[in-house]
Amino acid sequence: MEHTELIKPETLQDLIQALHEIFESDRVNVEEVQSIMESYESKPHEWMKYARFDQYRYTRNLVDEGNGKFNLMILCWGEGHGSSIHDHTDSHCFMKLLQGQLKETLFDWPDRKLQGGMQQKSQRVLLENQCAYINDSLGLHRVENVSHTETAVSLHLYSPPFQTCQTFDQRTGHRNTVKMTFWSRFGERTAYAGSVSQENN
Ligand SMILES: N[C@@H](CS(=O)O)C(=O)O
Ligand SMILES: [Fe+2]
Repeated sequence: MEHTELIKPETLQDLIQALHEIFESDRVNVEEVQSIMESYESKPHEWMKYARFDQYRYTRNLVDEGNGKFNLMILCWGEGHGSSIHDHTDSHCFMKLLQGQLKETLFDWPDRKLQGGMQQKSQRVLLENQCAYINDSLGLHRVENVSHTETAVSLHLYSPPFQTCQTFDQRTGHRNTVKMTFWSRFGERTAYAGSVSQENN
């Protein structure tokens, strides 16, 4: 397998450049992506322009479109903000903490026939600079900033990019397909796009 040299990216720009090189290849090496994302040491001044918060729910802020191979985005979580239980539409999902902490709860896929509640499988707290990985074969997750006093900021890479996902009701296992939107793109606030009632957060 072709292997890109693993050099610690000093800046967010270096990291983006390295990710472009890694994703030029048709096969994604999950460990390689995870370790290069983890080795970047978060420096707030480098990502500040993408970090836009909303009072009520977490925001998704597009940073880079990865030549069509991946979407890189910064998610901003206010105190107590969280996502619903959701899948990742058959994509790879990498999630690196840039600031604060996030709690990730994993779930199995609910059985469509059993119509029962969803039991949580495991839980962990992600700390600054750590990078987690999930895909649909590993299961579903919910992500929360449980802090009442600190915000959290995370860097997410999805490959291939996707625009919808499924959310799940923990009590019934029922699912909905929802559209995912960006609060900002490349540091500019996205134009108002109508209804926001369907989202994941
Ligand atoms: N996958 C979610 C964020 S998270 O809760 O992992 C999203 O892209 O909005
Ligand atoms: Fe997610």
